[in-house]
Amino acid sequence: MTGSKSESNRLLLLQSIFPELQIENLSNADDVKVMQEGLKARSGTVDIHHAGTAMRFLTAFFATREGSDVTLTGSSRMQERPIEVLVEALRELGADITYLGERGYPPLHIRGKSLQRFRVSLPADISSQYISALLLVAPGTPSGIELELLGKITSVPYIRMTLSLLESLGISTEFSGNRITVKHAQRIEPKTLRVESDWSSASYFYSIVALSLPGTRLALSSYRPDSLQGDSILVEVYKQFGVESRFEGSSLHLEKVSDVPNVKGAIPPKTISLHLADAPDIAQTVAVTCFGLGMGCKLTGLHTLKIKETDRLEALKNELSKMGAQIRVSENHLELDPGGKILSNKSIATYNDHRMAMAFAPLALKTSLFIEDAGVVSKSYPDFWEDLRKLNFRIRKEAR
Ligand SMILES: O=C(O)C1=C[C@@H](OP(=O)(O)O)[C@@H](O)[C@H](O)C1
Ligand SMILES: C=C(OP(=O)(O)O)C(=O)O
Repeated sequence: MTGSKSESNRLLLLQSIFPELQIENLSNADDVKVMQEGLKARSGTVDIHHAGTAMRFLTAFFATREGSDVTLTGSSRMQERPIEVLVEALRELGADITYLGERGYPPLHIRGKSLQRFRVSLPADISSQYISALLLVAPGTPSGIELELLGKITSVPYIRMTLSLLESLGISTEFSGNRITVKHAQRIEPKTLRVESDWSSASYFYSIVALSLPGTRLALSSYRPDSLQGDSILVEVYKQFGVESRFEGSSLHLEKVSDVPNVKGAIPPKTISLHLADAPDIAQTVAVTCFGLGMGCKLTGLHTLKIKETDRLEALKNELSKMGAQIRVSENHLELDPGGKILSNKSIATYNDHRMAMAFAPLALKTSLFIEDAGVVSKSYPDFWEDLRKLNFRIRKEAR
């Protein structure tokens, strides 16, 4: 499995500030490649395509790098993904950033400066990436950064991951209540950090095992029980679908140990409820697993899904309905009725969203389906289809 894109993009930025850092098992995702390229630029236009973390992290990076003069842009979808909270916070700290298009959205023109202020308040309920971006550049600023987070903090494990990585480089941080402080650091001790494999990518294999017969087993490489990634909550979530997880060395073993209530069985299909504000990237996987098992679900805490690669709530509603599901969505939640019949030979649109393609793929265990624009997976997991072939999925390329 490829390395975590979240850990990779954080460590790449930190390596640009502290060249003493060495990184192992970097992800081969497109989002990580654009980050690597972006970090080399000091002038001209940097295009980060669909990569949200690269957009947010590089905004803070260029803003704090004296001498850089960069236009930072992305795909047309990226130009619809809000960035005002981060830009405003950086401006308050003294940064020079202007909008080249619509206010609050990329593209941005950034002139790097040494930030003279160190304390700022910002809303924390839209995207944690704004917060991580500020925390990552903080050790390289003259006085560090102190944040006051306003509102309900979303995607918290991603903030904790950022702080843990800073701490593991010996940088002093504190997160207490709604305040986070990261101290300035002149240099770090030479250090090699190994990126754990990506847990969001593991979710598709959890789904495959959940949709398979009892006794089905699968092993995934380079995972650890003490993960920094919030999506490792999969271990608990998939117990409800009869999947047991076991760590052996650095391998993660998944096994389908029991069958869950099934539409054909005597037990009525059940509905599960989950709050996913801390693990938004597994919402699509979980919804599709439930549908494949004939289970219902009520997923809450999904307010960030509307501003990701696509409006994921609408995308899920459209494509699961196409497959036969009864599903309703609001601004922040999704409700799938149990017992939906799974229709065959449907063509699933993926909306430039890697997770739409990967979340629907496991349904091939239940029916045949066509996935449009299958190459989208490269955003986070370029080898996805190859890895499914290794599991004996029959995958055919078709021109339509
Ligand atoms: O910091 C990160 O690496 C990420 C944070 C999350 O975004 P939000 O904080 O916008 O929910 C997540 O969805 C994204 O895939 C990666
Ligand atoms: C939301 C995602 O990515 P980003 O925000 O970094 O584009 C994702 O990978 O699911």
